[in-house]
Amino acid sequence: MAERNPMTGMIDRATGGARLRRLRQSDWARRLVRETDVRVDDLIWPIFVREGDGGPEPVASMPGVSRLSVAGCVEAAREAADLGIPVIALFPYTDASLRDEAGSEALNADNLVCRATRAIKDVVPEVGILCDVALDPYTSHGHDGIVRDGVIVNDETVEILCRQALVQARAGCDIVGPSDMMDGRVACIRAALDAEGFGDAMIMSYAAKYASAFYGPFRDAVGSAGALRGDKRTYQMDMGNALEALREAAQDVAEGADMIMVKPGMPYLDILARLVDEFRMPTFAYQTSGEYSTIMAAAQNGWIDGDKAMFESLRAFKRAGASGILSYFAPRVAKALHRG
Ligand SMILES: NCc1[nH]cc(CCC(=O)O)c1CC(=O)O
Ligand SMILES: [Mg+2]
Repeated sequence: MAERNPMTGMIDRATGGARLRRLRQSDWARRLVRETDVRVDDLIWPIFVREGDGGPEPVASMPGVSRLSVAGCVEAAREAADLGIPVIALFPYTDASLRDEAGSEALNADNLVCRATRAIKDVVPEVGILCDVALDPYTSHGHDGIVRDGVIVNDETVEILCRQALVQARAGCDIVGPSDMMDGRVACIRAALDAEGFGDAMIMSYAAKYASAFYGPFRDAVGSAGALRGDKRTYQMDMGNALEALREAAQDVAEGADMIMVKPGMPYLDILARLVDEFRMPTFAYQTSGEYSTIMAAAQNGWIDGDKAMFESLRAFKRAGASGILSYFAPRVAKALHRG
C-alpha cells in the first residue's frame, strides 16, 4: 500500500520513493554526483595572428580578444602550455593587399600562419597547433573557395585546400582543420599528407558546419567581414537540417577524419549529441565568436554573471558528449579551473 508522507502529505510512490533533492543539499554532495565537468585538457584556444611586431590589437566585437603579432602568439602558446591547454588554433588577419581571387597567399610557405607555427614550434613544441584549412582569410571575395561565375566551385577548391594543408604541415602544424565544407576534401587532404610523409598529421574536420549568424565577430577579427560578397549558404549547412549532419559526418569519418567538429556550438547541441551517439568519435564543439561575444556583451551590461554563464555554456558541451571545445574563453576558464 502507498504510504502518505506525514510531512508533505504526498504519496511517496508517486516519486518512486526517490528524493532526488537529497543529493543536491550541499556543495560536496553536488560535486560527488556530478556527471560531467570541464577540464583544462578539453580546451582548444583560437588565436588571431597579425602582421608586424606591435602589441595586442583588440578586436572591437570580441571584448577580451586581441590580434597578436607572431611574437605575441609565441607568448600566448607559452601561456597555454603553462596553463595546460593542449592545443591552440591559429587564424590569420590577412592584409587586404595580400588577398586575391584565388586566395594564393594560403599557399605561401611564409604566410603569417606558417611563420607563427614555426615560431611557436621552435619555442613551445609541447603545445599542439591546429590550423584552419579554408581560403576565406586570403580571398578578396571572402569565400572559402574559388568563385567561378558566382559559383563556389568544389573540386578546384579541394585541390588548393590539399596544397594549403601541406604548406601548414610543412610549417609544423599538428592538426589541420578543414573548415570549408567542400565535398570530398578530407580524403584528398589525407592522401596528400600521407604522400608527403605527414602520416602523423591529424585531421579535425568541421564535419557539420552551419551557415550561421554567429560567425560575425570572427569575420571582423580576420578582416573578411567587409570582403565577403553574398553569404556561404551554398556550402555551409542549412540550419534546419539534422539528418544531413549525420551524412556529412559519415563522409568525413569514412574519408579519414581523426576528429570531427560541430559548429556553431550552443545552438547546435542536438547535432553534437547525435554525432557522438552515432559515430563514437572524438567530437568537438566550436563555441563561435558570436556565442562568445553574446555572453561577454550581456555580462558587460551586468545582465548575466559572465563567469557563471561561461562555465554553464562549456559544461553544456561536455554534457552533450563533446570530447573538447574550441573556445575564446580557454585561457580564462583554465585560470579559473586552476584557482579551483
Ligand atoms: N572558414 C573560416 C572559418 N573558420 C572558423 C570560422 C568561425 C569561427 C568563429 O566564429 O569563432 C570561420 C568563419 C566562416 O566560416 O565564415
Ligand atoms: Mg562534407
